[in-house]
Amino acid sequence: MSESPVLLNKHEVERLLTYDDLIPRLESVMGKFSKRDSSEIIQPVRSVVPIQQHNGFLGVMPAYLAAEGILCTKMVTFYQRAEGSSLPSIQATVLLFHPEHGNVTAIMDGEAITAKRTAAVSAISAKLFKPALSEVLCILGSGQQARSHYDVFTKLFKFKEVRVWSRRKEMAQRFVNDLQDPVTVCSSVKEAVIGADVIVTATGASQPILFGEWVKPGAHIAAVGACRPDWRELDDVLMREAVVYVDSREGATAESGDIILSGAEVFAELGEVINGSFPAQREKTTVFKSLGMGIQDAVSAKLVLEKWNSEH
Ligand SMILES: NC(=O)C1=CN([C@@H]2O[C@H](COP(=O)(O)OP(=O)(O)OC[C@H]3O[C@@H](n4cnc5c(N)ncnc54)[C@H](O)[C@@H]3O)[C@@H](O)[C@H]2O)C=CC1
Ligand SMILES: O=C(O)C1=NCCCC1
Repeated sequence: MSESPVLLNKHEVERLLTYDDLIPRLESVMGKFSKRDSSEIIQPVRSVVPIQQHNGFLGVMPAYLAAEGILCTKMVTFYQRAEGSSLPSIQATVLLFHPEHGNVTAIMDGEAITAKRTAAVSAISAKLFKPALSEVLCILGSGQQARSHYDVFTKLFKFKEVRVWSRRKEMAQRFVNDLQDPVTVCSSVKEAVIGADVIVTATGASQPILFGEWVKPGAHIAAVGACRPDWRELDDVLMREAVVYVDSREGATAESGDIILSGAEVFAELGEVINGSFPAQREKTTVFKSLGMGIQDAVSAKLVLEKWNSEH
C-alpha cells in the first residue's frame, strides 16, 4: 500500500537540519512535553540494553506527537571507545512512521540529529540561564558533542574567549585546528573552567571531572555526558549548590548519576521554564542536566523530511 521510505544519509541530514529551524521547534516541543498532556505527547523513558561485555549500550527512544502527526523512534548505540578510535561513540538511526497507517516513511541517519539537537537544547538552556554578562565559554571534551556545542554556542552568543579541554591535549589541539576562530587549549579542567561563565561538559567520563569549588558563582553548566545512573561528570558540591534544571524529570531520575548519586533536587524542567511555570534563576549557578529525549529526535527528523520533501 505504501511508498518506499525515504533514505537519508548523514551528509544529507547534516545539510538539511539547520539550527535556525531546529531551535524554535525544540523550544515548542519541550514546552508541550512539560504540560504532560498524554493526548498530545507520548514519550516513555528510553529503554536501555546494556552491552557490558563491550562497554556499550543500545537505547530505543520512541515518541508520538499527535498534533504534529509525528510517530518516530531512534535506535542509538553508545560505546565507550579508546581515545582516537576511528569509530564514533554514538551511532544512531531514526525511523519516521505514518501515524495513521503505521508504515515507515523515512529512515535517516541519527548521528547528525543527535549531535545537533543535543547542542541546540543546551543552547536553549544557555539562552535562559547563562549570566547576563557571559564572556568566557569553556568546553570539556573534544568529540562530536563538543563540536556541535561549539558551533551553536558561538553562532548564537558572543564570547570574548573560548576554551577547550580534553583528556589528551593533542585531541583538544586537533579540535581547535579544525576551527576558524581562536580557541584556547587548556591543560587541566581547573585551568579551563576557572572564571568561565558558561561550561559545557560533553565527555565520556563516568567519574566527576568538574568540581564545584572551581566554578564561578553564577555560571551556567550544560551537562551533556554521564547518561547512566552510576556515571558522573559533576561532583556533589556543584550538584547540591547549583539550581538544577533537566530536560525530563522522569529521564533524569532514572538515568542521571549526577542527580541520583548526589541527591540533588531537580528545580524544574527546561519546558517548565519555557512555559513560564518556573523561573530561570539566571543570577545563581545553574546546571542543565541533559539526557536526551525521543521528542527532540522526532521534531528534528520531521524537519529533515519536510526539507527533503520541499526539494523533491
Ligand atoms: N544528553 C544527550 O542528549 C546526549 C549525550 N551524549 C553524551 O555526550 C557525551 C559525549 O558524546 P560524543 O561527543 O558523541 O562522544 P565522543 O566519543 O565523540 O567524545 C567523547 C569525549 O569525551 C572524552 N572522554 C571520554 N572518556 C573520558 C573520561 N573518562 N574523562 C574525560 N573525558 C573523557 C573523549 O576524550 C572525547 O573528547 C557522552 O557521554 C554521550 O553519552 C551524547 C548524545 C546525546
Ligand atoms: O539522547 C540520546 O540520543 C543519547 N543520550 C545519551 C547517550 C546516548 C544517546
